[in-house]
Amino acid sequence: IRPILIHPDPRLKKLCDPVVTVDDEVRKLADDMLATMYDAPGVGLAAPQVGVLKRVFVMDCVKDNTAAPQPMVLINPEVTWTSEETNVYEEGCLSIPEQYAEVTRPKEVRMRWLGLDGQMHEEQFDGLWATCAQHENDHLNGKLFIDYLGAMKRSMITRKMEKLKRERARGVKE
Ligand SMILES: O=C(O)C[C@@H](Cc1ccccc1)[C@H](O)SCc1ccccc1
Ligand SMILES: [Zn+2]
Repeated sequence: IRPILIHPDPRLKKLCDPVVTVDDEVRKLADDMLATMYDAPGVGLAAPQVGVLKRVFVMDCVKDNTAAPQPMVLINPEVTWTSEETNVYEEGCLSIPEQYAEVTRPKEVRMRWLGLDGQMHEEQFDGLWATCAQHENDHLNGKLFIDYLGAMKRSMITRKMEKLKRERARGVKE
């Protein structure tokens, strides 16, 4: 489990670098990211959220934990198609704790990525998987869900996070 960076943090705004080879370090990163995601808990997590500016994200959007978990590791992911139809989802972010806002995104998305097995994969996502995949892919481009909000709401959320970080630094209980 690795610490999750909290907004505002310059590393969350960076364009992440592609992975060149799927080596043991990348495999270890993916394991750590999945452990961190499940512990949070969350349904997705991107490498920059744990301070690694690489194009890797993990997700497991299986709704209820009665169904078998479906961990996915996407390396150098690309969006190859998005539906015209959109839907609205009240999003959150593990790097922006306790803040939620409605974000409109394409309802379905098709992505292509390099898997831990070194093979290329391509899949179409809908539902929460589609929302999550787009949310995570944005992280790899330094984009946060609050960037889709108006300036007023975004600055209010940023100020709340700055306060939270001051309190955490002083060890004040939240
Ligand atoms: O911060 C992250 O990237 C992880 C988010 C991913 C996410 C955000 C909005 C919509 C879908 C996925 C965390 O999973 S937020 C926690 C969460 C848990 C269950 C359902 C939705 C969000
Ligand atoms: Zn996020």
